[in-house]
Amino acid sequence: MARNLARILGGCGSLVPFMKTPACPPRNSSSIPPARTLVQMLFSKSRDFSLPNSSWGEEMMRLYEFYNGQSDVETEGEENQGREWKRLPSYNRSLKYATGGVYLSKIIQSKARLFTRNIREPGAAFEYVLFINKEKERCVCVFQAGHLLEGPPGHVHGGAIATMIDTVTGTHASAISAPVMTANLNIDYRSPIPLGSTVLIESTLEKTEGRKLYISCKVTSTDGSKRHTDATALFVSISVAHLLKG
Ligand SMILES: CCCCCCCCCCCCCC(=O)SCCNC(=O)CCNC(=O)[C@H](O)C(C)(C)COP(=O)(O)OP(=O)(O)OC[C@H]1O[C@@H](n2cnc3c(N)ncnc32)[C@H](O)[C@@H]1OP(=O)(O)O
Repeated sequence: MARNLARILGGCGSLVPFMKTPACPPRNSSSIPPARTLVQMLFSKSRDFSLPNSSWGEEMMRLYEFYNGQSDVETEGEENQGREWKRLPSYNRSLKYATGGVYLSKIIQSKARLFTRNIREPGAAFEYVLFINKEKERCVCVFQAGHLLEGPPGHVHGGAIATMIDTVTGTHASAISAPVMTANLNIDYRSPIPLGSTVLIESTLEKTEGRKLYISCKVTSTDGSKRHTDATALFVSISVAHLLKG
């Protein structure tokens, strides 16, 4: 059975989730993953990192429950409940299914992990969950910054903040028009974020112009009283071929 699956799937390029399917790559045996890998791909259940874990503090849980309570829960065969928000699941691999990559080595392909989801210890780095407004004009992220993200003593590294802003605005842009790439990111750091704290990252679609999506973003304390960071980002909608050409 595994050999049959390999034959069927090996014949048809990339299965990258959320991307438009590219043209089938030329058929050659080296592009067909071993049968065992295919079986693992099909039957292993991926962990959804946006669900609560034991490291989530009180504030992280409170806000998760607040937005989750206003979100549609996707259940097979059931209609949407018409709520305003939707929680976006988050996995640590997108290359898992990318059998069509022309420049990716097998090692890179099997070991690649999403930057923000690659630290095993719960709570050590990026703990976050994103909710998108159904009309897609807004995204909100509840982010708890772990101890490995230190920059200035006791506070979050600016690069980690930039990473989260890119992730939130990038996920927002992808939900509107996948796949996209960040073309420009401008950040004003206004007040430091204490390590271990939970903050809100809000992303708003300002306008679209052809392939370009202009998004603004702010990072605030959870009660909104403190502005930590402001940003603007430009995303450009691309073809899958753009990613594959390297
Ligand atoms: C639900 C979804 C789940 C998703 C989960 C995801 C989770 C993770 C999310 C994490 C997310 C992480 C995301 C990441 O980390 S993405 C990684 C970081 N970004 C990159 O590496 C991008 C590198 N750059 C490029 O590949 C190309 O330059 C791109 C693709 C951007 C455009 O090259 P392309 O050949 O395609 O297009 P074009 O050159 O004809 O330009 C097109 C238009 O854009 C305008 N333009 C271009 N650049 C700029 C600029 N700098 N400022 C102002 N404007 C700019 C340009 O003038 C033109 O305008 P117009 O003449 O048409 O008016």
